[in-house]
Amino acid sequence: MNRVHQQPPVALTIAGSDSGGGAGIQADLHTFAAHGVHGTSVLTAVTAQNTRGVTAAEAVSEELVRAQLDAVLADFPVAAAKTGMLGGVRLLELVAEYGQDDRLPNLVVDPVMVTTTGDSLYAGDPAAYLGGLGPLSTVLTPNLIEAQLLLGRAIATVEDMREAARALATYGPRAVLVKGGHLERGDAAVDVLWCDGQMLDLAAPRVATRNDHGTGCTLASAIAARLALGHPLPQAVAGAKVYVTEALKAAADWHLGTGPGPVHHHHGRKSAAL
Ligand SMILES: Nc1ncnc2c1ncn2[C@@H]1O[C@H](COP(=O)(O)OP(=O)(O)OP(=O)(O)O)[C@@H](O)[C@H]1O
Ligand SMILES: Cc1ncc(COP(=O)(O)O)c(N)n1
Repeated sequence: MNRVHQQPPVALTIAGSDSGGGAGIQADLHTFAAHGVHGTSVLTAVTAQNTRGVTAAEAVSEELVRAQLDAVLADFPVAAAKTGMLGGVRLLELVAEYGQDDRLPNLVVDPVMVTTTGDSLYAGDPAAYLGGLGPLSTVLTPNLIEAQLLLGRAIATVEDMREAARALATYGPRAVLVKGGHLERGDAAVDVLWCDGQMLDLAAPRVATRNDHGTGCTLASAIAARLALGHPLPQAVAGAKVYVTEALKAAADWHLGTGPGPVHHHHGRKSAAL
């Protein structure tokens, strides 16, 4: 047996738990593992959730979030980090405190506010995201609804998405990816990336599936994993989009739960049980 394995880079997810395993910290750790990246995690909230929705949620205390961050950052060479559900302004500000002085390098900020099933995962002023984490973000990844909440204006077309990305970039992130998964139009799933002063449209074939739970978490984690692996930012985002499209395709026929189910994070790999 070949016992020589290269040491993996380390990524960190700061997110909530999804008991259904399709989104949140579970999706993030799957995605890191699928990329050959060692995943560390800081749990911000526990949700009781399945493919039909969220039935309960409780925030982890600030003290415990702080202790998790201290434990991970004191001992692991974190090469990239990702935030998901932060629940409210207090944890957002706490994470921003740790983001100072480049302690959370290559920071991907997914401003999780509402789930696909319509449940709210953020209580607070959306603008706090831009003030608190905007300038610390390597890339900010709002979906259509989140971009609308952040900017307080309607976004209905790809051109609106481009304008939104430009407007969000004025708050300080190096790049903004406005995701168009919820723009139910045409055969393509189009996201727009504003990065280093350039606009890029990232289009993928729209997969005919109801299993799209956790695609936003998966995309943001795949970007963080690729940044940890040393990919340049635009390539990390474009590669992550291809990974999500393949994960959607591979799970299109799954029936895990009666609502929108998870995607296949390990589509590229054989089972370890083989
Ligand atoms: N049916 C689909 N086919 C192909 N790509 C898709 C599909 N649905 C979503 N995507 C892609 O998945 C990624 C996540 O997009 P989306 O806009 O759904 O984010 P999100 O709302 O944060 O995700 P989530 O559903 O986890 O909340 C984007 O790259 C988007 O284009
Ligand atoms: C803990 C947690 N974090 C994030 C999401 C967003 O994912 P989705 O919108 O696909 O439900 C979620 N449902 N649960």
